[in-house]
Amino acid sequence: MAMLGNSLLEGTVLFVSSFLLFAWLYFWYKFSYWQRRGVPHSKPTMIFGSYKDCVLQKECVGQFMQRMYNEGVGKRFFGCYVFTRPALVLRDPELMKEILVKEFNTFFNRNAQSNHQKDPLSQNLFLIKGELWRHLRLKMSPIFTSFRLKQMFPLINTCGKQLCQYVERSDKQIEMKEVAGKYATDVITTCAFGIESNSLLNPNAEFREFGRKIFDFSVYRSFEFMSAFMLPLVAKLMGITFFSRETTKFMRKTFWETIQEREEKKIERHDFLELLIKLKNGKDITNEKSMKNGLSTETLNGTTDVSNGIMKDSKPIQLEGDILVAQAAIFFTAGFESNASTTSFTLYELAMQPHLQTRLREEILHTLDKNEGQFTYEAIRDMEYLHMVISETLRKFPPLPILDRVAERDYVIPGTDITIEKGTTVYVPLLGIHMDPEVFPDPEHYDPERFNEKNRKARHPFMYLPFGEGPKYCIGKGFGLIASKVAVANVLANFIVSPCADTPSSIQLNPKAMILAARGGIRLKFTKLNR
Ligand code: HEM
Repeated sequence: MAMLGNSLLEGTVLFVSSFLLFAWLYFWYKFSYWQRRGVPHSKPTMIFGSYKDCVLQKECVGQFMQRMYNEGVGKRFFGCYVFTRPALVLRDPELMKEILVKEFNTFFNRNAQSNHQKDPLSQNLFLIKGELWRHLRLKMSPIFTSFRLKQMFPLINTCGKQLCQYVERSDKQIEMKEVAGKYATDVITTCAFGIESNSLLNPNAEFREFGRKIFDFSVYRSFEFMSAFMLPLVAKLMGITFFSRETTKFMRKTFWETIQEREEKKIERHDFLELLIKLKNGKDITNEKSMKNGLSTETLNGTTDVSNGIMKDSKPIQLEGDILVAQAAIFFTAGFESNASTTSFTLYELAMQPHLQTRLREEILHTLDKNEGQFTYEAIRDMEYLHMVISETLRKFPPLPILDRVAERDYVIPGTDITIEKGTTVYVPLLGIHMDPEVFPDPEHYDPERFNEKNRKARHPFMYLPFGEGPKYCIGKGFGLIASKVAVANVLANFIVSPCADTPSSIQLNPKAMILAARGGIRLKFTKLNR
């Protein structure tokens, strides 16, 4: 009996130690990937690699990449591990240009991918890959020209005015992210779905509820987003969805009912939906008048060229069914959270530095005086200081704080003999670059002067990329800029914004949020301006 016990014990000890040895060897091999290739890298911890603080939700994905960027100081690129998965973080702007623009045919896709069987609305421009992306991007680009934005401007400005009415009616101390979220929801639903969601007027507005659900950063939802962006295989195996069944049902119903009503009543409205209807009916919107004004939307650094040869060999596709709804859904998703984040962070920073607010208000009121008391598309677009302010917000708080691209084939980094292997993810750590004191001295300090012409020209354009770069850059850039500017201009033309007792003295980022968000929200005080 004693002998049997001893051999069982010995067997167990042998099994456990072999398992531990095997596990150790496995991790040792996996975590020596960058070392074997002579790439400077972050020292990994067991199991988690470089990713532990992000998994434990001590930092958000943007801060994780910022940490990697900072660790790699002085290097052109830096290796890290997302669990055992090796990834490369870029630091050199010329290499970013190479990968995002010149080598686009090698770095063609993002990590996150659509899963159309489980999540039909994931067949959208952000998530689809390869040829389908090419076709869709070409089809969708005309929707976002400056001509179209100008046509949509009255719809956006109406929401700006409703935002002021909302502030006036409320108790003067407002949770700004929530209110900016309502404004952004109204702007995007009126333009993308062609309906007035009335989030500002109705506390139970359905679209606002669905928006909250998509970006509800509970521990689990945060895990889903992190997996989609950092661990695509895990996301695929777990069947993670961006849009729940309930959201999909709601979006489909809203979209098709609105289209039916429009077609039956022959309603014409200058919005994204009208263009989606034209695409559905097989019309070529690239030949319309707007296209004579150029394909590209406004750019901050003038480096984006959407007419790049990559777009030219696209074959025609029929836009129908869920593919159409999916595009409206991504406009909604990508549009409202980024806009709410930009608007609320801007008003926060202006409340904390009243002299900046005064300067911006002078420009806004002067513009209104010149335009008979009304904002126009051109008036908003041409306000120089407003543009500098929003640009500075997007530096300090880029809503999407990382860009990612996956190598579709082996690629040798120019000037080295190091190969980025097929399937490796390459990250551009926007938050890290934007907060680099070598590029933006005293980076925590909010200073719109960083974006005056002289300072802007003195920087490498790839050291500021809030909208991404290359053929996959943000298609809604012009729209996003105008929507945030309209909100800020309307609010400052009517109110003085200041901190209240609950306003944080500095912003702490929410570690669970994929789109940058303040932990605990942003409460601000609004006082009616006497003019
Ligand atoms: C302040 C506002 C916004 C910011 C900062 C922002 C930022 C970004 C960034 C960083 C990307 C990734 C680009 C890349 O990988 O190179 C992106 C992609 C995208 N954005 Fe935006 N965005 C904003 C507003 C909008 C709006 C209003 C819409 C739609 C109405 C939109 C739709 C999209 C889409 C569809 C993509 C994927 C494009 C593609 O892969 O072809 N975004 N955005």
